[in-house]
Amino acid sequence: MSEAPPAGRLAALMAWLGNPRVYTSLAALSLILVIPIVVDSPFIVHVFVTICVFAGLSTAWNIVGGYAGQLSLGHMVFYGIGAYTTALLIQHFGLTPWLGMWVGAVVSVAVSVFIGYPCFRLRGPFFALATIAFLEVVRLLAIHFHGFTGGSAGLIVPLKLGWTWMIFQDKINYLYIAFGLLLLTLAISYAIRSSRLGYYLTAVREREEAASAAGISNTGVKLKAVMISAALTSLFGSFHAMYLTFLEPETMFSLANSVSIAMFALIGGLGTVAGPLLGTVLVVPIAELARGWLGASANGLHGFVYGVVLVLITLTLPGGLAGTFGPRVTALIDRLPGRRVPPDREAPALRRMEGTPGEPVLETRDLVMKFGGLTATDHVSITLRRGEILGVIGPNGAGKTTVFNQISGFLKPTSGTVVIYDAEGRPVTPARADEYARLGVGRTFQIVQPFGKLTVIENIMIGAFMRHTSVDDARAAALRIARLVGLLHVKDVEARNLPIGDLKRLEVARTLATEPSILLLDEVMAGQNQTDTQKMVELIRTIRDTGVTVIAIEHNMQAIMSLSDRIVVIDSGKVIAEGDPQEVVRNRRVIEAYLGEDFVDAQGL
Ligand SMILES: Nc1ncnc2c1ncn2[C@@H]1O[C@H](COP(=O)(O)OP(=O)(O)OP(=O)(O)O)[C@@H](O)[C@H]1O
Repeated sequence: MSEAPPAGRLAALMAWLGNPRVYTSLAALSLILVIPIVVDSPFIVHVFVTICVFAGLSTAWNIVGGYAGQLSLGHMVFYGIGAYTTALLIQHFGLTPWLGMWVGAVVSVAVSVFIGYPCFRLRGPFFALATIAFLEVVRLLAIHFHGFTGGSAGLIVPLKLGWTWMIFQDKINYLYIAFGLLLLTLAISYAIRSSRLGYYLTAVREREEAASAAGISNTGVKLKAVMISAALTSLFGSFHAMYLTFLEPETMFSLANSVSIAMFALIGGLGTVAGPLLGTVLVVPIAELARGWLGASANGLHGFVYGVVLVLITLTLPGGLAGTFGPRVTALIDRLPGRRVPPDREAPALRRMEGTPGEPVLETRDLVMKFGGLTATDHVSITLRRGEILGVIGPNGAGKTTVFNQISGFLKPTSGTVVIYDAEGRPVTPARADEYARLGVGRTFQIVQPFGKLTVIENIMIGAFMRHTSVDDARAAALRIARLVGLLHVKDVEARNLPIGDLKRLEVARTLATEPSILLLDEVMAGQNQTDTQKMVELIRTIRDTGVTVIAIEHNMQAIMSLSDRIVVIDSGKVIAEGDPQEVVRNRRVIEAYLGEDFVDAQGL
């Protein structure tokens, strides 16, 4: 890409600054700097430095706890690592903290991968407990290796004054640095929120299975989030060590502070950019002022203040401050002069799939799936050919969805193999569901799996991100698909508010947005009325006409018979018939499976 000329860049910057959301945010943020400068009291400067540090820590935590929905309660481990690394590098190597803090960040990132990789396989409270356990282990190590860390007695940062050593007599300098770090953290948090990674984190937080079907590696995106979060947390730890000039394991690896930063985000609005800052601004000054006025007699009072505010907010404003008031405030700000909404751009027609019609694109070889004593699929061997629509029918509980789960990587067969032929015709057996998706196997779920808090268009974008990294391109592709499936009129409605018919279409839309070469449809006509069923049949034909191969499970016999080129019938986990629709409906075993032996005998079939 060619670089924009300086005049062009200046114009773009001015346009950005002219956006009311940008200039009001910058004006509000600047108060954090302006108030203490105007008041000019060391105590007020201290309060604002504390606000910057905790707002930054909470914003960094929110990337993991809010965006990715992973309740880490041991996050101060990265703060402590940053603090100790920086202090020890000054003490032993005379390295300036400006460099030491980046070394600390690198160490924290490494530790975050070490902790995150095993912990992200745990769910809910187990994940939270594991993060606390890691925090405790590192705290005990810091106490144990006292020769190195100073142990419980603590470590004093060498007191060398000046910008090189980040130690000042005038406290206002600390505020400049803390404010700069806060701006950096907010900018990164905002960039993540409005990028592909942000959408992916939301998808993973809401529904891991649907995220995998959209080609997202759940562990991969969570690891990215924790690595960024750890680095930022560590930078604040390094800075705070220079500010406090004294480190001891109890405060550097503090569980109470880990809980506090999570609480600030919860109060301000979990998963929002401004929430952690708002939560901190609301709570920290009350606690700090009470401590300042009441002195030693108020020890522990801050915990009480945090608790009271948290209870009040969760009872009255479940979405936190930003979650509850954010949309209204944003609507007001948007009325200020300067806002320009970019026009919707729609991507051109669907991509045509290449390849020779009729060649195998997917094969299952003797698929067996056992659930305890139950054999759900019993030596199922199917070949799917390029460009066809293959219907899969069978009575309830026959094993159809289990076959789908195996050919999309959601279940590992007990025995047998699934082979996909890639773009070059090579046979491949991917290991995970997201790899199947990236190889071109797109699937819908029988029980719809929408990302409820995202709008229709954002749901489709989650699929589109697999082929488009930029938000604008993904949105254009999603708009094109929304029009194709008939969801354009509800594009800005949150998915949780859609009726079942639209949800079924959304399932197809999100999958279609991944541009699959093989499309697995699991009962997409269930719950649809006659007109919608007809529309779905036409849609599936249109999709096939772009070269996509379709395999569809369906109970609506009329629809699947008219749609399919070939039908496979499964009963009690076995393939009992295969052929063109007319042949299959006359098959004795098929009639027997659906209507029973007595019916077959009575009809003399
Ligand atoms: N994860 C699981 N654990 C245990 N049993 C399962 C699991 N998944 C499916 N089964 C069982 O395997 C059998 C086949 O189920 P499956 O959902 O594949 O049938 P189906 O043909 O898709 O049925 P339907 O048409 O009602 O959706 C059923 O008896 C079901 O209860």
